[in-house]
Amino acid sequence: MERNNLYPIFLKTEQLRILIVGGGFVAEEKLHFLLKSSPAARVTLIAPYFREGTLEASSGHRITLRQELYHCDHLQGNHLVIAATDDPEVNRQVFEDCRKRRILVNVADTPSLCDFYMGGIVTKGHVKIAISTNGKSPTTAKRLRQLFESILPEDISLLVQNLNSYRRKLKGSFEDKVTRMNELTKPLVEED
Ligand SMILES: C[C@@]1(CC(=O)O)C2=NC(=C\c3[nH]c(c(CCC(=O)O)c3CC(=O)O)Cc3[nH]c(c(CC(=O)O)c3CCC(=O)O)/C=C3\N/C(=C\2)[C@@H](CCC(=O)O)[C@]3(C)CC(=O)O)/[C@H]1CCC(=O)O
Ligand SMILES: NC(=O)c1ccc[n+]([C@@H]2O[C@H](COP(=O)([O-])OP(=O)(O)OC[C@H]3O[C@@H](n4cnc5c(N)ncnc54)[C@H](O)[C@@H]3O)[C@@H](O)[C@H]2O)c1
Repeated sequence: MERNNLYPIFLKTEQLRILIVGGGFVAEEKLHFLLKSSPAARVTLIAPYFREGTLEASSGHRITLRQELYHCDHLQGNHLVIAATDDPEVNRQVFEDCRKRRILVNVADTPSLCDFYMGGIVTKGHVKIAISTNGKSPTTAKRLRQLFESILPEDISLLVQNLNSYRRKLKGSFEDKVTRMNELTKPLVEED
């Protein structure tokens, strides 16, 4: 059976710069999910006009809106780029310009022009789960996100915080601490 070989990483979006090219429905949706997971993300949007919803979603966040047509100079200083215009030529140009500069690029909804995919994301305090279907079924990613949002208890983050405090109080060598932490948490995964 085929398997998903993508490697997920958790980006510190507040210390990176992300560019979204486009200001339509898809750009707004990508921005919405980005900010839902990472409210302090530093994002610039480039488009000749922006939707009312994009203006609202941007307020109170670290978002820069530039009312311009895309030019490769816009890539300067950005680490990640998402292209979401309705012009396939522009999207391909963004992809090629990023490739030349070794900037990671995602052309929304176009798996063949993506270095990375956006995932379904569940956040409960310190706990975050990212879901990918290998680009095969975004609808499944959405449904799994909704499922985990509903079944994971809100206080799952307390477990993380308590274990973090307990770990800091432990004395002994690194190995002793690892052994103690593993003993303590073993019942969480033991079947009865
Ligand atoms: C997870 C999520 C995150 C986000 O967007 O941030 C996300 N798509 C979401 C929703 C969604 N997008 C679309 C539908 C309608 C589905 C349909 O039509 O079948 C729905 C569902 C809905 O809206 O109900 C349209 C669509 N999307 C892609 C294609 C092309 C294709 O599938 O080939 C088409 C068809 C376009 C067309 O037909 O023209 C491709 C991609 N979408 C991805 C991510 C990447 C793969 C992730 C993975 O590995 O699973 C990937 C590869 C690239 C990328 O964009 O990063 C977000 C859910 C967020 C949430 O709810 O939590
Ligand atoms: N909306 C959806 O649900 C959906 C689903 C699947 C695929 N798509 C595809 O995704 C693409 C984008 O869809 P959308 O609904 O966001 O379109 P849209 O028309 O709402 O938005 C397109 C945006 O791209 C901007 N744009 C165009 N040329 C530009 C340039 N040179 N520089 C900067 N910005 C530029 C426009 O100003 C506009 O803000 C389309 O190709 C569409 O077919 C959309």
